[in-house]
This record gives sequence, C-alpha cells and structure tokens, in this order.
Amino acid sequence: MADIILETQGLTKHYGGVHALNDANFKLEKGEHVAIMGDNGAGKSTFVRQITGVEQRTSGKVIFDGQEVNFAGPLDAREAGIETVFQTLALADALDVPDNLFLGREKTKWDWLGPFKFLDYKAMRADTLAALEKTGVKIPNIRNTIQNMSGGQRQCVAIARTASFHSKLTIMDEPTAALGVQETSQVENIIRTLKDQGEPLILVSHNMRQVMDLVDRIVVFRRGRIVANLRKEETDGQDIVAYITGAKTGAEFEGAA
Ligand SMILES: Nc1ncnc2c1ncn2[C@@H]1O[C@H](COP(=O)(O)OP(=O)(O)OP(=O)(O)O)[C@@H](O)[C@H]1O
Repeated sequence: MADIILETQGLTKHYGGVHALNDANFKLEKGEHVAIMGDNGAGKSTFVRQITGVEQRTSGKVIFDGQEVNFAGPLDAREAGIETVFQTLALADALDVPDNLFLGREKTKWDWLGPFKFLDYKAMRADTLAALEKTGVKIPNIRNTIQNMSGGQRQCVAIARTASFHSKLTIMDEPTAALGVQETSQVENIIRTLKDQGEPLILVSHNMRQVMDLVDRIVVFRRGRIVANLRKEETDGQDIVAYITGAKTGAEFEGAA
C-alpha cells in the first residue's frame, strides 16, 4: 500500500444551513502533488480550513501521517508539520522578512557570559537570504517591513517561508491569484522544488495551465462534494471543466485516491 500522508474520511462542514463541505474522502500520498479545483463556492477553502484547524469540522476524520488529528488551530497544524499559505496571507505587517520567516520558530543562541538565550538575528538573516536564493525570490531589502512591500512580494515571502522549512505537507490556497507573470513563475518554481524534494503538496487553483503543468492528480469539488479524482495523464482541461461545471457528473464517483 502506498504511504499516505493525509487522509480525510467523511469530512463535513456545515455553517448553519449552508452545507459547505459534505462527506469528503480524500487521500494524498507522500511526495504527491494534488490540485483541488472547483467553481467559486465549491468548498475548496472550507476543506483546507478543516484540515488545518482554522475551523472545527461538523463531522468526519482527518488522519495525518498515520494519526487521527484534531488541530485546535493553525499553529497546532503547523507544529505537526503542515505549512499553509492562505489566500489572506498570514504575515506580520510590522515585522521584516527574517522575522516573518522565523515567526514561531526563532533561532536562539546561548550567551557566553551566562545561562541566557538570545535571538540569533545574524543566523536568521543568513538563513533568510539562503532561503530566498534557493527559491529564486527577489526581495530588494529583507530588513523592510512587510507593510512596505507589494502584494506580489508579500506572497513570495509567505511562500518562501513555506518552502524553506521541511514540512511534512504544504497546502497553498490560490497562491498566485493576485500575482504578476514573473512572481507567478517564481511561485511555480518553488512548487517544482518541493516536488523534487519529495514534499507533498495540495494546491488550490483556478489556473488550468498551472495545474496541468505542476501536479500529478486533480480532485474536483462541486457544491461541497468531491466529484472527480483524475490522474493528470488520464484527463485534460476540457474534461476537468466538465466536472467543474457539472456538465459531467461524478455520480458514479466513489471517493478520492
Ligand atoms: N464562515 C462561513 N459562514 C457561512 N457560509 C460560509 C462560510 N465560509 C464559507 N461559506 C460558504 O460555504 C461555501 C463554500 O465556500 P468556500 O469558500 O469553501 O468555497 P471555495 O471553493 O473556496 O470558493 P472560492 O474559489 O471562491 O475561494 C460557499 O457557499 C460559502 O458561501
């Protein structure tokens, strides 16, 4: 049996009468890159929020790295090894790039005079430059605070943060939706690097070209349900769009992976 990093069983989220996510059965293998596609309001972000502990699910199970998990919040998920880049970037505006990259996992060093630990800014700056270099992201001055950066630069910082720590799973929710051509290609290079390093990825995207370029498998959501689970080589853009719009139904579909 393939090594599974993430599995959801019957994952369901209702907001009052709104059935945003229904009975989602999903599996992701270690090293695999999967795209989640679907129309606006199909339930993609809701699915991500239930996995990453941003919200508490109505019912169903999440199994991560062999263990059933109930994350109390996104930091809990991050500690367990899930890095997420949300549509609304979780960056601290008043901090510079190294502080953002190391937020919650600051490097410290011992003071040679006594039993005190200090933040090791020098090491964090060096690691930041190395991380940006590795990912090809160009930020003119890493000491600038995030609030002084363009939307594209912010997104690149968020994604460089994700890519520079070896997480067990990376989730990106529409990472390039607000980016220009050059920044988009930087983000796509980061995704390729993750693939080369054997790190699994869930990519929520509306961009068909990007999905067909980057992932191994496409899972389509429609009206809160998973309606298709397609290996890239067995499908094409037209087929995927047919599932997204409902022209082709997933009535025969039994569950993902
Ligand atoms: N906090 C909430 N309260 C009530 N309804 C919600 C809430 N969050 C999402 N919904 C509803 O749940 C459904 C699924 O929304 P979701 O954001 O998951 O869609 P999506 O597929 O990510 O869409 P998009 O591509 O536009 O981001 C929508 O009908 C949305 O209006």
